[in-house]
Amino acid sequence: MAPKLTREEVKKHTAEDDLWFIVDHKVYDVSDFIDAHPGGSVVLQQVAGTDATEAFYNLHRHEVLHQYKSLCLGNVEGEEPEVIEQLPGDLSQVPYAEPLWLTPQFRSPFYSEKHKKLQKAMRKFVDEHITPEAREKELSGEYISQELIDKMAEANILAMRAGPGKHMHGRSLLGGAMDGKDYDAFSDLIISQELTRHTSRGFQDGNMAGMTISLSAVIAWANDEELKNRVVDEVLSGKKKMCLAITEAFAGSDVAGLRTTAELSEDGSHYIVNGTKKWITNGMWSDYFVTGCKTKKGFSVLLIERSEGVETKKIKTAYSAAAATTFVEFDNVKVPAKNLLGEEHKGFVVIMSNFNHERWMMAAMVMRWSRTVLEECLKWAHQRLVFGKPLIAQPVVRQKLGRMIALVEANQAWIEQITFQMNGMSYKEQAKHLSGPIGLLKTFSTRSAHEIADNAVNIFGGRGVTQTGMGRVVEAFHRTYKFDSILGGAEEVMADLGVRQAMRFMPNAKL
Ligand code: HEM
Repeated sequence: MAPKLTREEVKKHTAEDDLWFIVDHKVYDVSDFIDAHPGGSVVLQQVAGTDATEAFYNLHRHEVLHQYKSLCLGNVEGEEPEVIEQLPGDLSQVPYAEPLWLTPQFRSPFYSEKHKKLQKAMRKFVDEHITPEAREKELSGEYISQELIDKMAEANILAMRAGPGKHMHGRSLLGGAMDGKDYDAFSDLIISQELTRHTSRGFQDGNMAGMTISLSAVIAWANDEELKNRVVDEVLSGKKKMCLAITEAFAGSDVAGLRTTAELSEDGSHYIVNGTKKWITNGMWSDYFVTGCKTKKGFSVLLIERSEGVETKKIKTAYSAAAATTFVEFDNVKVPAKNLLGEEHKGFVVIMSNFNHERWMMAAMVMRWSRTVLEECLKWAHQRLVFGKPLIAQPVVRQKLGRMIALVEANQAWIEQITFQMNGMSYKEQAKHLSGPIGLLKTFSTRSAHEIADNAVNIFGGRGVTQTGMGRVVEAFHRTYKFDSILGGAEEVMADLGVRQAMRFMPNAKL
């Protein structure tokens, strides 16, 4: 008969080949594990027969116990575990780990019950389907699977990522969590923020980010209805993929300096495109490229289908290859004239208005990831013991946490204000009134991320620069937050845009 799992019984199992200890009121038999334990066998022998809870949480994430749950014999008799089990879809109970509107004791004027339902369904989907693949692909550098794309298409997540609009009508979202016609800017904010919670930044871009920032231009600016409907259908059903191809080795934020050319044929039936594009997210697997080109009298945007003369090569960056950052070459590529988006030579407005949603989304995502990093820091400061007390007992650590909380909350409050304006404005009005505030918000969110990453690494110490174990999230954030401060427009350019936009509305006021 198996012995009863009492604390007295645990004390008897201290031999190398018969080694038990307790973690969070559960008994673990690690006799067959000590040689495989990544932290070595000696440390386990040191805690044999004891309650090793404090030592365990000083060094491991709770998830480790899930990975090795086969070592668990059961609860200590008459005792119940105290550490909270986070199930797929659950909200975090850590203070400030969720935006205020998801914190039970607070209220918000911006979100309805429909939004809450959408958030819950999306979190569950991310926890169950996206996070496991994101973690795996972030490490291997492989691209997103067609299986996951198909699941997201079926749940209409691909459609939601293109933002609110007519393409959402008639769709049932996440198995009935929301009707597509109710999908508004706040729903978009929810989806964008929930999507970052797997914290794998390379995979985050690999997860159809190219589509998110390019399909919107087709929806808003395609001149040919048949072409538009076909591309929207193919892309939102996950059958075809697309990306935005603007930046070049010659010019990044300086869109006017681009050198890719598009020459209209004499009969006006097609363009011939020549040039290169650099840092194109998802380019490796894209079937369509929304491409910025120089035309005779200005700048134009073309929807280019992968065809003869289009070549793609992978670029190595600081985050994982799962993002498929690409160098694209167009060598005499023939593009039908009907693939022009917006007006010829007036592509600037196409790109600039499209940037709004991209930049707003990037800000939404980086501030949500910053919040997750804050949660990691709060948990770590609470459980890590130094100089005989928890890290949180040090005033200097509380100062850092206080600053991080202020930054995260300020960002969220600002984006909610802007999102509220988006809900009531046409695409054109948004371009006029919101590109400045969105540019400033993006700069603020990435400057905040800079400070948060810096503080988080100091709080985590060596683990903050270690890719596995406790510091995993903080290390990844510190290595990759910079992407957001550059992609979609560099911080300085964004700040400049914000001020220049404001000056357009400046009255002749004097001191
Ligand atoms: C069932 C119980 C345990 C399991 C399944 C386990 C598993 C692991 C794993 C997977 C790691 C790799 C790092 C990570 O991913 O977090 C690790 C590291 C480590 N473990 Fe354990 N462990 C257990 C209990 C313990 C206990 C009780 C101690 C100490 C008293 C301990 C000491 C260590 C140390 C010192 C490291 C290295 C930590 C580092 O590099 O920061 N482990 N353990």
